[in-house]
This record gives sequence, structure tokens and C-alpha cells, in this order.
Amino acid sequence: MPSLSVRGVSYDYDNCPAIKSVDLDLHSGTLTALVGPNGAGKSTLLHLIQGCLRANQGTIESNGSIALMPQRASIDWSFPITVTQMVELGRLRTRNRGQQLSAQQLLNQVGLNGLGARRLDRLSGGQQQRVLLARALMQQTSILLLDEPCSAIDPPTREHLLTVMRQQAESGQTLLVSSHDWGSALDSYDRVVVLDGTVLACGTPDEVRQNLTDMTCMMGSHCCG
Ligand SMILES: Nc1ncnc2c1ncn2[C@@H]1O[C@H](COP(=O)(O)OP(=O)(O)OP(=O)(O)O)[C@@H](O)[C@H]1O
Repeated sequence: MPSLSVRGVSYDYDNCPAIKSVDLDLHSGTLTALVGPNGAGKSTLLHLIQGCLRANQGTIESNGSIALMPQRASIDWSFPITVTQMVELGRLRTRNRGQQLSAQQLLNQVGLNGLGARRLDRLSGGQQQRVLLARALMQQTSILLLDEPCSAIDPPTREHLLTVMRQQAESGQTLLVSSHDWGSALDSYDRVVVLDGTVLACGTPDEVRQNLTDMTCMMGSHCCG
């Protein structure tokens, strides 16, 4: 049984369709890439799954709690709090009353050790993104949605974050990660969903590449890897 099941989901912004008839299953302990060009509906789909948008049509069912790491641009970074305080905000949303994670532990995990006392607005863009990831990890949900977590991240740190995501999947968490990566970068994922308003392809990285040989044209210069 999938840990998340999306069936026939459509969403319009003021009668302007963003996604249409999307079907998607995610299984426990898997790392899935959600790729597509600008405006394909990736963020919209993630917000629908998280529940802050409500689908016009279709159903979304999950068997556990869901956290969303938003895009960096959606946050007011001038808010006068420290890195540790920002990560601690994730604790307010956690429903897991079992093992308590420390902000320090999570900052180490995302490679930000030593920066806990710094103010948020004194971080680089890539460091801010890693704070958002640590805050999302603090929530200890069964499903984790990440909206372009690597968009401002340098290649070595990107590899590190993919390792963190892989470890989370191995511990049983279900991850859906929106990305503009393409080509060999997709091999880091178990499965790939290609979205452009609707799901164009879904499968292992090899299956998706084979089924959509002309996809690189559609993806154009948005993509790397
Ligand atoms: N708040 C909004 N109001 C109106 N239209 C919106 C809003 N947010 C997104 N849209 C539109 O919905 C469509 C899907 O946008 P969305 O942000 O989900 O795409 P995306 O795949 O995440 O894009 P990107 O890769 O650029 O982040 C686009 O046509 C966009 O213009």
C-alpha cells in the first residue's frame, strides 16, 4: 500500500489551470524526484499534498504526517531570529513524541555545525536553504516534501544533501523532491516523476529517460546534470 496516493488531482488559480488530472503513488522509504520546467506545477502539487492548498478535483490520501520544506524565496529572512531558533520552529509542528532531535544534531547533519547562534539574515542563500532542510527534518514526519532544496547549493554540498536525503529514505521516510536536475543527476533518485501540468512520465531514472528521449528538448536550458 502506498504511503501517499494522489488520484485525478486538478488545481486552478483563478480559473487558470496549474495542474490537471495528476496521479501519483509514493511508497515508504523511497526518494522520488519531481522534475519539470518552470511553471510545470511542481510547487502547486507539493502544496496540495501538504494540505495548504485544496484540490479542485481528485483525492490525496496519506498514511502519515507530512512536512514541506518551501522554496527559499518564500521566506522572510529578515526575521530577527537565530539559526537554532529557526530549526527549533520545526519542533512545534512535530507529532512524534518519541526520540527528541536536537537542533545541533540536525545542523551537523546538513553541514552547518558552528552556525547555530548566527542570525538568519547573516547566512548565504545556500546556508539558508540548509536551515530550511534542518527545520523540516525536525518535524520527523513520515513524508517529507522538498521544494528545490538544491537550487542555490554548490555541487559538493548538493552531494552531501543527497546523502542526507538517502539516509532519511533508508530510515523509512518517504521523500518527494522537486528539482530542475536532469540527465545523470536523476540517478540519485529511486524514481522520477516528470510533470508539465500533468504527469508525462513516471518510473525509474532509466525508464523515464528511455520513454522520453525528446524530454531534454522540452526541459531546455532549465536543466543540468
Ligand atoms: N499564487 C498564484 N497565483 C496565480 N497563479 C499561480 C500562483 N502560483 C503559481 N501560479 C501559476 O501556476 C502555474 C504552476 O506554478 P508552480 O509554481 O506550481 O510551478 P513550478 O513547476 O513550481 O515552477 P518553478 O520551477 O518555476 O518553481 C504557473 O503557471 C504559475 O504561473
